[in-house]
Amino acid sequence: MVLCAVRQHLLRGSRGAWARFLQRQSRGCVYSSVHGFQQEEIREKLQAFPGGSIELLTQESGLAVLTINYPSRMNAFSGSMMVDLEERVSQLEGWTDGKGLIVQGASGTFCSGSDLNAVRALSNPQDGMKMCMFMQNTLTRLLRLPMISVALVEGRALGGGAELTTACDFRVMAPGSVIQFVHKHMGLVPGWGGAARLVRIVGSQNALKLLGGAVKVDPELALQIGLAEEVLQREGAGTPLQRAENWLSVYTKGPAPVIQAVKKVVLSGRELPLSEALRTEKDVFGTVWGGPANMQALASKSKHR
Ligand SMILES: CCCC(=O)SCCNC(=O)CCNC(=O)[C@H](O)C(C)(C)COP(=O)(O)OP(=O)(O)OC[C@H]1O[C@@H](n2cnc3c(N)ncnc32)[C@H](O)[C@@H]1OP(=O)(O)O
Repeated sequence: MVLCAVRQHLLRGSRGAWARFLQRQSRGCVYSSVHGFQQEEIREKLQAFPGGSIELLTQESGLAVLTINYPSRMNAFSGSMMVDLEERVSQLEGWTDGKGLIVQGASGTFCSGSDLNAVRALSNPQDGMKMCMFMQNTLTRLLRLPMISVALVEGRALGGGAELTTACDFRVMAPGSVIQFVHKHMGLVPGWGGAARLVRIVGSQNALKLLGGAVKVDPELALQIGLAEEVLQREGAGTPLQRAENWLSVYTKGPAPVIQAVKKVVLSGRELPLSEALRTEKDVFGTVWGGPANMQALASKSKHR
């Protein structure tokens, strides 16, 4: 809550339209102390389950790569990795040059969900709720970053790993990869916001099938239902990461303020009632109208043939 309040204060001062949008959206967080959520308390609890890491690499090009890194457990999320992820998202929120983000798993597989050892230790209802609220806040902030994000799915994205893919704007899949909401087999439903986001991506009928059947979604099915945007070719130049970067670069080419504005207007359209989305669009428009990129384009009398 304290962190959210600080973020709200900073945003209010520095980034007009975006700050107002996030304020309307509960400062980017879904839960605060009003909901009985005490961020510091759950952070401490999660830190008691260490292992693995979340690595963030930012490049001068405006592209960042976030890597889920715990190969010995198929990149499952330990407690400390949940805390790490929250910290990396905070870093990205403060990255003014950011345009694109790729979320990937280390060593050729995406993420096998939450670390079952931590899950067993946190299996009482109170701790489960706190972990759920913590991850929902973090993944909501990840999706709301003012940059275009893509999950690069290699190997398996299971349970919470499947949920993580839905916290990106797009998903691109490597041949042979699988996204599977295995929650039903675990006697669960998604709790990191994955169900709500999945419905918005593939519609309620498809979401019901994927969750109710714990369906193994291969690249072909993912393309068909709109869960994935692209399947990387089996043979092609470069690593899967380089190919995902190439795919993303089509959408992130251009000055950072313009790309960030594109994401902001789409996000407000996706999340807000129409009148509010229109007002936010007007505010964001005001940040690029007459700006350097706009003036340069006008001066060059560009044609769009
Ligand atoms: C709200 C969140 C809900 C959730 O995310 S619940 C968690 C859902 N995820 C799961 O249930 C995944 C369980 N794991 C599996 O099904 C399989 O391990 C998996 C990922 C298909 C890989 O199978 P294999 O290729 O045969 O490899 P393997 O089973 O020998 O695994 C290698 C090592 O990784 C470990 N591992 C995999 N997923 C894990 C997890 N989620 N938590 C903790 N440890 C996990 C696995 O125990 C094994 O470790 P070890 O070598 O036996 O020490």
